[in-house]
Amino acid sequence: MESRSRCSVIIVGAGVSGISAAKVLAEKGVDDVMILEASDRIGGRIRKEGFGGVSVELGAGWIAGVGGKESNPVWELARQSGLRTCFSDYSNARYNIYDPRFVYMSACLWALGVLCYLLTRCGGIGFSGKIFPSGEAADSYRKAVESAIRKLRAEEDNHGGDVARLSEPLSVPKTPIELAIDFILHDFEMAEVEPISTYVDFGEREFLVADERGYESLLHKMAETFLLTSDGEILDSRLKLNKVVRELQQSRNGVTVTTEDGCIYEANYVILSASIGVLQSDLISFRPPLPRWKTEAIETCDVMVYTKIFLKFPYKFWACGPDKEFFIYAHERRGYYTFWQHMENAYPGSNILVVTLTNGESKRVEAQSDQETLKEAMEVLRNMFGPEIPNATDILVPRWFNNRFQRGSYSNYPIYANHQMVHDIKAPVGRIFFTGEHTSERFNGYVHGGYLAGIDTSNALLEDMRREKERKLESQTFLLELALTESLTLTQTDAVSGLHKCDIPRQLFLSSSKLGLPEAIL
Ligand SMILES: Cc1cc2nc3c(=O)[nH]c(=O)nc-3n(C[C@H](O)[C@H](O)[C@H](O)COP(=O)(O)OP(=O)(O)OC[C@H]3O[C@@H](n4cnc5c(N)ncnc54)[C@H](O)[C@@H]3O)c2cc1C
Repeated sequence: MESRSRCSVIIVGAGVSGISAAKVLAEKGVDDVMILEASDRIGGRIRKEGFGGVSVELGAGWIAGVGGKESNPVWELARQSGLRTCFSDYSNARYNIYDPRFVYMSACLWALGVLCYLLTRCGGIGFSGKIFPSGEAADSYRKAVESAIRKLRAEEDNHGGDVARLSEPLSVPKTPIELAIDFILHDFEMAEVEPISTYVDFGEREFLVADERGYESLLHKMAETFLLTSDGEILDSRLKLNKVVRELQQSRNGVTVTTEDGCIYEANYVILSASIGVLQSDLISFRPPLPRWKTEAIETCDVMVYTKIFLKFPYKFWACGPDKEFFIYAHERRGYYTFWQHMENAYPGSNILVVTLTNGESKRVEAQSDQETLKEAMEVLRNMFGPEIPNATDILVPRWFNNRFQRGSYSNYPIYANHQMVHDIKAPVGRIFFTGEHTSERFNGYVHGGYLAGIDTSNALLEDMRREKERKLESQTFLLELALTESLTLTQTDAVSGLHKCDIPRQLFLSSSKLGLPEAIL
């Protein structure tokens, strides 16, 4: 067990917001900072893993918001690091919608012989299943967008209340293609309230990180500027991994932090960067408890679960043209293995497919074995591409919802969220400052949101520290002046003999502490 030591600031969490917050403090000369991270690595929801011979991103994968009038700060970091990225063009996804009815046709093909199978196997010729005609897809898409816009407006007007009481009822998606488009619109394209600040400020382009060093290398690069490293490894004792913070107890003068392994740390301030999902859970307790305005704001924020499942194949059986990176499976169950991506643009020859699930489907899949998930995914792929496609040789299923240090993928403010709600989520409580992507009013949910939030929170804390210092100086000056006046009076009246001038401020302090003046003035 470590003995208690006091530092200026403890940062809880070493994701992008925690690291950017620490960097700002170090740049401003506050370097007696300690970072306590629950897991065994830095990065948080930015995390790469070796899979199928390449590096895949289990968490954030894209730098979203590029090409606009202002430059996205994360794009700038990526450029400085020479991070390899490739442009993602989602615009064609809606025209690559696979018809599930194709399964019957495939079965016939299968029965017809092995020719198709051999062609596919030998050359990866790009045998593909039946895609809905673009007219039909475009029509369904237009209808879905109109309906979505009406729904959003209605929700906004009703503050998230009952939209069922509208004069004109909203059309409910029924057919597989309508369900697929509804899913893409609501869980991807229109998951945020328009206008989306990221696109307005930084541009509408998105770049997929395709670098063996991983997205997380940007964080390592940042950490290297203020932490001791050797051969790219962080060796600085100010970063403590595997330290799960369980309690934050604050007094007027500081915060005591207790970790799961029984260690106790003390600091003047804490910056807490744990996700909104963690704040909604009971992982960290607060003494005294957080005020009601704070807990209510935290509870109001939704948590989105977003799961990218990676599948490795012995060879390609999907189409690989520039407009085919994303494709959609239309199933009668909404969100059921709907959104697919091949990784040939990022890593040519990797033979990897990614399918993205969200919310309910993510939670369902997280709760089952990877083998069951593999079986389901293969069935869907066979519905799209025919029964002859090979089995995946490997599968990777991240579990962001069941990870007690995340409890979801990112924050999603309800449509009726107002400035006050975000303000309350972000506002400090005493000596505990809050940061993380969920505290970013304009860019919540994104890496750049976390990065900018860390900078914002540290600047707010530095301002608080400056004010506290000023207050102390003022009260010291006040006490000194008081002491001098009293000393003058005492000398004049000769009331006390043998009392040195330099004793007076200390004596005054001893009695003043009872009056509630800060102890630290000594
Ligand atoms: C699957 C997925 C896909 C995404 N895709 C994108 C994308 O393409 N583009 C994009 O811009 N963004 C994306 N995001 C969002 C982006 O990853 C996050 O917004 C960002 O990384 C959040 O950073 P953060 O510092 O706020 O939080 P985190 O990264 O969660 O950092 C918080 C840290 O606190 C630690 N912690 C938690 N509890 C404790 C505790 N009790 N004690 C100590 N430490 C604790 C955690 O382990 C973690 O390391 C995605 C996220 C996910 C999960």
